[in-house]
Amino acid sequence: MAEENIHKGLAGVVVDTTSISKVVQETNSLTYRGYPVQELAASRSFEEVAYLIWNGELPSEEQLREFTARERSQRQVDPRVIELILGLPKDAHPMQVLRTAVSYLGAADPKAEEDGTEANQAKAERLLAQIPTLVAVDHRRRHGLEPIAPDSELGFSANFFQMTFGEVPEDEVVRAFDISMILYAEHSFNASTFTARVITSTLSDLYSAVTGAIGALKGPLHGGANEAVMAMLEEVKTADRAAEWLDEALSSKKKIMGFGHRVYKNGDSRVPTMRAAFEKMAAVKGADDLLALYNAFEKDFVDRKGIYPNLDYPSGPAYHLMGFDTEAFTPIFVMARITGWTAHIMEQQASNALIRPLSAYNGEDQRQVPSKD
Ligand SMILES: CC(=O)SCCNC(=O)CCNC(=O)[C@H](O)C(C)(C)COP(=O)(O)OP(=O)(O)OC[C@H]1O[C@@H](n2cnc3c(N)ncnc32)[C@H](O)[C@@H]1OP(=O)(O)O
Ligand SMILES: O=C([O-])CC(=O)C(=O)O
Repeated sequence: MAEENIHKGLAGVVVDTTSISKVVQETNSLTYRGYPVQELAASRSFEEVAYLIWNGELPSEEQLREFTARERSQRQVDPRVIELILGLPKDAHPMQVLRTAVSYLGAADPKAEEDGTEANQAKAERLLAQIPTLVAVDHRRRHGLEPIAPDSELGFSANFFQMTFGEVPEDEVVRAFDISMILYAEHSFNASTFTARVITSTLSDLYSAVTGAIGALKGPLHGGANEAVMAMLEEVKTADRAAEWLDEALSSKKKIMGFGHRVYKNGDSRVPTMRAAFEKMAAVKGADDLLALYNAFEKDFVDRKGIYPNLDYPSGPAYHLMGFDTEAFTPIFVMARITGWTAHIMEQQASNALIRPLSAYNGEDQRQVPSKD
């Protein structure tokens, strides 16, 4: 096979159709089922957007009432999975904990192997309801605290704060978090979603596909970047050190976390909305220094390289100001992306073809196994 026919990293390759979301590089836009994501973030809740992603239409009032009632009633997790989390090494990364816990939920679900849209929709809704509980249990365990039971009186985002910190913060904080959930919910054939589709294409089950997707999201070139952004900003420390830090990082060919994207080359469609949410957090928390560092670092890097921030750049420091541990940022991403992943799993199942690309061999020519005597 000629070198020019090899698409390393599948860059530029269109592998299938999807009706879930559209990422348009040229116009720097993202739509979920046809609706611009920034319009959804401005006026809708994450629950409404989850419903839209799965069902193709926004819910009526009654559909939303039924949907949120189902979500609220399923937040409690099997006590055995809490035992499992409490027994894991204390320094296990929260993404490892979550990957293990979701895999366990699959092993414990007697209907794990049932497929078809109805069965998978029920599993997807349960994961949407239960993943926040798992993330909150792990947060509290790392802090030596007892789990807090979910509160069915609270919405998705407020309940997550309650289970994590034992209190619900100001409305602006809950709303900024909800907006981040909307922006993180879905993004076409990104690496973790594609992983889920590959696993589904072998006719494996939904839990296996989600477990694999969590593994793919964990890497710093994908979802793990929101954690890496915060670690980087903490290393740079102050706005006046940004230039010097970048000189050093770029001369040693470091990738700058939270910048660049495989599809968007002129900026990520979600960044203006998330940046506004981060600015709001900085105002609520009085974090002018972090905002100054954020702005100085971005300006300097964009001026030098013409590479723009992706969603992980504003979401990392926003989650930090909301009080979350850095290592919990990517599990929080999972809480949102479970909607997109499972929508893609169902779409793949409905029109399946085994995903199995070719490779060009560049190893030894065929040769004879030497005789032993
Ligand atoms: C939610 C998400 O998953 S968004 C992505 C989150 N990931 C990150 O923020 C990690 C940092 N970013 C990156 O590593 C990359 O931009 C990726 C992996 C996201 C996209 O990479 P690709 O589409 O493969 O772009 P590619 O690596 O070809 O980049 C083109 C050029 O820009 C450079 N570049 C791209 N991103 C960066 C970056 N963040 N820092 C420094 N240089 C960069 C590359 O080194 C390359 O330079 P070269 O042509 O001199 O070799
Ligand atoms: O689309 C991608 O490659 C990565 C991304 O931004 C996402 O998954 O949200």
